[in-house]
Formats: sequence, structure tokens, C-alpha cells
Amino acid sequence: MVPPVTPAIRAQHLSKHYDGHAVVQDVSFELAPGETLVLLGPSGCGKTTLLRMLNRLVEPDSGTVEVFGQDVRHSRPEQLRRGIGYVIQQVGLLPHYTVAENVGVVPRLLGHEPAVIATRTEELLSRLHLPPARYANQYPHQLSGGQQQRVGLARALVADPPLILLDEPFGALDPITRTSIRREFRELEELRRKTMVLVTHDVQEAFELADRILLLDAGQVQQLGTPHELLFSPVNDFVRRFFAAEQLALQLRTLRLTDLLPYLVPGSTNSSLSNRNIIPTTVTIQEAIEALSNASELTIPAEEQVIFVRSADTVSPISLTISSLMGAFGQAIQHLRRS
Ligand SMILES: Nc1ncnc2c1ncn2[C@@H]1O[C@H](COP(=O)(O)OP(=O)(O)OP(=O)(O)O)[C@@H](O)[C@H]1O
Repeated sequence: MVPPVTPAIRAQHLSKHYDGHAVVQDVSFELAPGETLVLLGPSGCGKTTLLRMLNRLVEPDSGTVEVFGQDVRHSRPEQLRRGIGYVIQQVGLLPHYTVAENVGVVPRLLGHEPAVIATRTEELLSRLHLPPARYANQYPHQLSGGQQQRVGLARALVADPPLILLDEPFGALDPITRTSIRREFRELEELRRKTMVLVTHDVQEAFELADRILLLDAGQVQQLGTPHELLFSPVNDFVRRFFAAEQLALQLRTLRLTDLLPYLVPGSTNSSLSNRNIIPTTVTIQEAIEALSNASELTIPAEEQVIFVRSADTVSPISLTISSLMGAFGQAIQHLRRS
């Protein structure tokens, strides 16, 4: 028999009051190792308070938190926090320390060898697009907001904690920087195996980064589930209304070509198309539209922009145009609404 995996986090019946008001009310969830949970909800709904209960920056009035099977009350708060990465919007870099010194703070406190810290710091800065030769000896005020944010992320990652908590980590950035840094963040090898809890009030961001979303309102869990479940199987009106304004954009980012295969008719194969015109069925509808819009850069004449979809279980490729794609998308949505 496979032994049960100890959850990375088990939060049970967490509650917190401030000045007689319930800010977090009876919240429970479990997170598997490697999973990313996004805490989402309107301003003031208790996301930050809930996050800070996980590393004891806030003590709950009632309820318990276990991190990798250990009740957090049994660790000293400072010790617990050194083992959990924490990234906040106001990056909190030390102004009189260089970039490298800021990144090395926690490993120094943990007593790691200076040479090991230096190597690791350089490796992380390079991976976060801050070449150490240029940035290691700069001071925070010499960096842009986005660069400071990356130093904050490097600092949280340097001691290689298995769990990272992030509170609006991209909140202070302009929308364009925010989108590109988010993409880098998602593709960062370093984060692939980490368990993460991320607070945001940005719905698109939540859908882009979450394995599961915990949607809160007035301190209470409204729904906990995958982006797909929240979008297509909302459990109440609050959840439905919360996503209504951005529904189409979210549907395009949540459904994948795999979901549309039953509605796509295999087309004729065109031998003039090279491999560059083949996209996998794992891409989202949004990505497929972007690929089709860029198809004129490929070998196909603009008036017959076609892209082939290939998956392990599709023997013959399916040719795709914007109109066949949107037709299939419409049918898939109707089917999901009915079921
Ligand atoms: N230390 C505190 N003392 C008193 N009230 C507090 C304290 N911390 C938070 N609150 C209150 O608790 C409620 C929830 O705050 P919290 O910061 O957890 O919400 P949030 O969902 O993270 O909000 P935002 O998205 O605006 O950051 C708010 O009404 C806030 O004013």
C-alpha cells in the first residue's frame, strides 16, 4: 500500500477577530507538497491575515496549522520563519546592504558557509535575469521596482525552503512588467517543486498561477477548487458574480485544445506546412489564438491561416482556423454549461 503523503500545510478551523470583528472565520484547507494555492478575494476579506497565520506572524484565536506534519506552535516563530520563504509587496530590502548581502541574510543567520552563500546567490541572480557582475554590488535604490521584486524573490529562495508564502508579490509593478515577471516566475525551475501560497486580488493572476484557488469573502471560504471548477462549477452566487466580468478571458485561459477535440473536425493535411505550424493540444485556447494570429510569420499564406494540432491520441493532425477554433470553443462552453 502507498503510504499517505503528509500535506505540506494542514490548516484546521482557523479564526481571527480584530476589535470584535471576525476577519477570518473557520477556514480549513490542505495543501499537497508542490501545489500552488492562491488566496483570492476582495480587499479586506482576510487574505493577508490568513497567510500570516501560516508562519505565525499572526496568531489565530482558534484553529491549528501544521507545516509538513509539525504543529507550528511547537516551533519558535523566528526558527519557523527561517524555514519558510516569505515575499511581500513592499519588498523590504535593507537599504544599506548590497543586492548580494540582502539575498544572503537568511543563509548567514542559518550559519551557512560564506563561499556556499556566494555561489548560490550568484546562481539565483543570474537565473532571475540580474547578472551578478552588474547587480550584486548595487544598492536597492539603484534598482527599478521590478528588479527589487526579483531580489526579494531571490532572498526568499536562497535557503531553498520547501514552502514559500507570497503576499501580492507583483502588486507594486505596472501591468506590463507585472505580466512579464509573472511569466518568468512561472517558468522558474527553482519554483517547480515548491509548495506555494500566494495572495492576490487579481483574478487573471490567480488563474495563471494557481493549481487551486481559495476564494474568500468576509473571512469565509466561498469555494476551494481548481480554476476550472470555480469558473465552470461555481457553488454559489458570490463565486459566479466574482468571475462574471472577466468570464470570457478566463474561459480562454482555462480551457485547452484537448477540451475542444470532440468538437474539432479533422481537416485535410497540407504537406507544405512545416513542423513550425504544429502546436500541441496542451496549449490553452488563448495561446492557440495567439499562435494563429502569428501564423502569417510562418509558412502559411495569411488568407488560409491554419495550424495543425497534434496530440498523443490524435493520429492525424487537425487543421485549425480562428473560426473553427471559436466554433468548437462555443460548443465546448455550451456543453460545460449543460453538464
Ligand atoms: N493588526 C490589525 N489590527 C486590526 N485590524 C486588522 C489588523 N490586520 C488586519 N485587520 C483588518 O482585518 C481585515 C482583513 O485584513 P487583511 O489585510 O487580512 O485583508 P486582505 O484581504 O489581505 O486585504 P487587501 O487585499 O486589501 O490587502 C481588514 O478589515 C483589516 O482592516
